[in-house]
This record gives sequence, C-alpha cells and structure tokens, in this order.
Amino acid sequence: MASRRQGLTVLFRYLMIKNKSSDDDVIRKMLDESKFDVHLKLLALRIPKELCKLATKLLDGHMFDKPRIKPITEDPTSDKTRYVILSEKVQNPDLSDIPTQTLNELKKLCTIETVPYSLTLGYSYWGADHVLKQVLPPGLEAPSSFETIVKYSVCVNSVLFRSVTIHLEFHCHVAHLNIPDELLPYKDVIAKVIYDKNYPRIQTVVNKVGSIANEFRVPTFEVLAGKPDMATEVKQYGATFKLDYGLVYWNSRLEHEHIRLVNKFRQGQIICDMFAGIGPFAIPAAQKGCLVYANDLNPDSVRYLKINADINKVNANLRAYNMDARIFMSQLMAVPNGESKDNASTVDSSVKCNTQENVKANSEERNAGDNLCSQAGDNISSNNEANVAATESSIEENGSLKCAEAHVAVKSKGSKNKRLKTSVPFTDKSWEHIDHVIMNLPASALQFLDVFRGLIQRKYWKGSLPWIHCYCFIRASETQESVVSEAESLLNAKIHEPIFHRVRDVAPNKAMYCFSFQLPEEACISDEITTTVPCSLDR
Ligand SMILES: C[S@@+](CC[C@H](N)C(=O)[O-])C[C@H]1O[C@@H](n2cnc3c(N)ncnc32)[C@H](O)[C@@H]1O
Repeated sequence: MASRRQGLTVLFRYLMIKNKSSDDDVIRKMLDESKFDVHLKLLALRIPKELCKLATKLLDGHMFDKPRIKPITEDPTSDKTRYVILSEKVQNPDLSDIPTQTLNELKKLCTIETVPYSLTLGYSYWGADHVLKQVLPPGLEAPSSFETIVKYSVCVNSVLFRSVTIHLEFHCHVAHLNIPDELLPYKDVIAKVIYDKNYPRIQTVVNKVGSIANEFRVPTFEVLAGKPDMATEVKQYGATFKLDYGLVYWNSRLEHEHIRLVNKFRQGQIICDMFAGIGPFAIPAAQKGCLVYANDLNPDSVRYLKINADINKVNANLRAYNMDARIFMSQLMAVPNGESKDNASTVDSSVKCNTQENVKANSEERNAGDNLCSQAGDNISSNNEANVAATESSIEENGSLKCAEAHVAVKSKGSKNKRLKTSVPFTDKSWEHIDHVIMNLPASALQFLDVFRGLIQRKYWKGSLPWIHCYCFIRASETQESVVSEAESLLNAKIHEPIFHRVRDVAPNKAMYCFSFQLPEEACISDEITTTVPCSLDR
C-alpha cells in the first residue's frame, strides 16, 4: 500500500514537472526573442570624433531618436571618427531629406561621408506593453493606457487591455498582479514579461487568486515568476512597514485614508486600533506622539506590527495585542477589581516629557496598582538611540496577550527619531479615557459596534467620550441612513451628527466609507451603576 502511494506521488510529481516544463515551452515559444526583432536600415554620417558635439547641435531633429539608443556610436573602422545615426526619415543617401542650410554648415565643419547603418531592436529593447501587444491574441493585446504612479517604493500601474484592466502594484521586489479572468490563460506569459522587463528591481511576480474569504483578510497569491518570497518592505508617509504578503493584510490604496485619519489625532491623545493589521494607522499615530493600543487577531500581523513599531522607533508609544477585537475592547475598558473613583489615578493623559523619574514613578504606580503589565516577556529590542527599553508582548496559553510594555528614558542627544517629538508614558488606565477608536474591517466592523453598549462606565471616565471611526461598505441599494440606523440599534443609542467620508470605490456599485461619530452618552453605563470585573488584559 505504502509503495503504491509512493508510486502515485512520484507519478504526480512527474506530471507536475512535465506540466511545468510544457508550460515553460509554451512561454518560451510565445516569447521567442527573434519574433520581436525589428530590423532598421538607416544612414549614418562618419564625423571626426572631436566634431561630434558641434555636428549634433547642427543635426538636431535629424538624428535617430528612440529611448535608450544613443545616436552617436563607435565607428568600427576607426577610433578617430564616430557615426552619427540619422533619423528613419532620412532615407536618401544624398541627404536631400536634410535642409540645405544645415548641410552647408555641416560641410564647413568637415567632409561629410554617408554610410549605411543597420540596427536591430530586439526583445531586450522593447517595453512590457510592446511585447504583450505582440504575444496576446487580438482584442486583448493592446494596452491603451499604461499609467504609472510612483510613491516611495510603491508603484502602481494600471494596464488597460481595451476593456480589461490588470492592476499591477510594485512593492519593493514584489510585483503584485490582479489578472482578470479574460487574461488568465496568458498569466504566465504576462508575468514573465513583467519580470523580464523589471528585473532586478522586481524579483517576484504574484497574482491574486480568488476573492478574500478568510478572517485575516489575507489574499491568496500564486507566484508566477521569480523567487517565491513575498516578504517585503513598503513606505507610507515616512513610516517603514515590513510585511509578508502571503501572511498579512496590506493595501497600498489605503495610504491616503491612513494619513487622513491620523491627521485628525493630536499629540498625546489615546488611540485604540481594534483591527490594526501591521500598523498603518497605529505606527504613524505613535510617531505623532499618540499613545496607541493596537490589536489584531492575526498573530502574523501582530508579529509584523511589533517589528514595525521597532523599526520606526515607536515602541514606547504603542502596545500590541493579539485577540478578537470584541474581547480586546471589553478587557481594555474593564475597570479592574479594587478600582474606585476615589483611588483612581489622576494621571493626566495630556502630553508629558518622559524623564527617568516619571518612568520610575510610573513603574512604581504600576507595581503598587492593579497588576497591570506585571508580566513582561523577552526584550523586543534595546534601542540605544532612543534609549528605549521595551519588553515584548507574549501570548498566554488562554489566548490573551501580555502587553508590550515599554519604558522610555530621556532621549539621548542627537537621536535620529525626529518625528517622535515627545515620549509619553502610558497612563495604564484605559477605562478612564480614550480619544479615538479605529475599526478598519469594512466587511463587518459595523457588527462589532455592540461591544460599546455599556462598555464605558461614566463614573470612571474622564473627559469627552471617544470618537469611533468605523469603516464599512455601502452598496448602491443601501444608504448612509441605513448604516446609522443599524449602528444605533447595535449601540442602543442615538448617534448625533454622524460623518461619512467616502474612502474609495471598491466595485461599480460598492464604496468603502469611514463612518465617524462620537460615542453617545446613552451607550455608556451611568454613574449610579458600577461594575468592576477581574481584568485579564495587561495594559
Ligand atoms: C481590513 S484589515 C485592516 C488592517 C489595517 N488596519 C489597515 O488599515 O491596513 C482588517 C484586519 O482585521 C483583522 N481581524 C479580522 N477579524 C478580526 C477580529 N475578530 N478581531 C481582531 N482583528 C481582526 C485582520 O487580521 C486584518 O488584519
């Protein structure tokens, strides 16, 4: 039985290899380089080397003019002379296509000698659009637009094949395609051309497969060309993000939205990101000097979130958690046993410059207090520049996460971290105040709003109630009013002055919105009722 299974495995592998090699053959045939050769019969002028500059000025507009081809080239017969390659429009050896005045001025410089010049433009010369036009069947072949937007290391191209668009994004070494069904039979050849034409900058070409169905919102990719490595690094508004496309959610098209929202936060404010991913809201907010509680259910996202906090030097302002958003919020807002209005700390959440003293005071307060962050894991890093000593979050067996506790000492002179103007200690009393809550899980964030029902205890809360920024999709058949009404019934409270910001169209009849509102008073537990619960979330 075992040997039969082994035999089948070998046969399967053989078929896979055979299939792969026959695919390779098809691509090789389609991209047979000789197919792309364009032979040009041109004329060139043999000119003394030292006169090339002057001759070039005189012949402006009559020389060969194609990208990446120099019109002045070696003369294979002598190193004292050069060839000036003439435009394809100059066809007569008597040079009658060039104005007489220009020729006379040239003749004053030197004797003019005309020679035939052959030039072949091959596969390596042509761009991806030209090559694809040659290889794809009529109707799908011609890119009618090839738009490139380059921002930092991210480059987004839309290749429009008549009515068919391939979305193409370059993230460092990964080219990320979204090949429409019509072009799927040609996916390998398209990938090979994009790889060839962008190598070595691009080393991996992947295509998104199917729609995203998993809860971590991670698309499935197939590697079509190059090495199977999807770990990369992108930059957004000065922050660096490491990520692995195969493991975490990332969407470069949300860059403006990330920064739009973060622009609304002020230094020293407390931010809670319920679906933080690898940190595109959380890291810039922490860079701005906000205190950020960032959570995600995907352990790989949280791993990268911590790496990104580290490389952007914001460990001190960010705590990472790995749990379901509903549990995270409940635990973050739960007033621990023994806490009461009278002994609740009056730690001011406004911006303070951190000093060795207040770090010490803070840590004493923590030790004496509610066992918050009492268990610290291994060191994430020891950052000399910012003098940050951070302790890594660790996932407990029961799934709750020990916080990434970070103590910031006085910043050393000459610290390169210009963006983090002030280091702010965490108050460790998240049930007392949070300024903004971010909920970017558009397909279902709205359904999580019920977590806010009776979540905040007014007795302990200080200052104004938090702003909730809940992302959602609105279809043509739905209205903003229907979204508000669903939110109100989940909160069991009336929402005053909701704000809708259209983020982007995701389909012809579907748009992504940011629905912002201030948590209504009625959604909170009033002063009379007091609930304290055992708290298992380390803050
Ligand atoms: C649309 S992504 C947004 C990520 C990030 N905020 C951004 O803007 O790129 C949604 C994130 O929510 C996480 N997620 C999904 N369900 C969750 C849940 N129940 N609790 C916490 N996080 C969840 C996913 O792993 C994913 O990283």
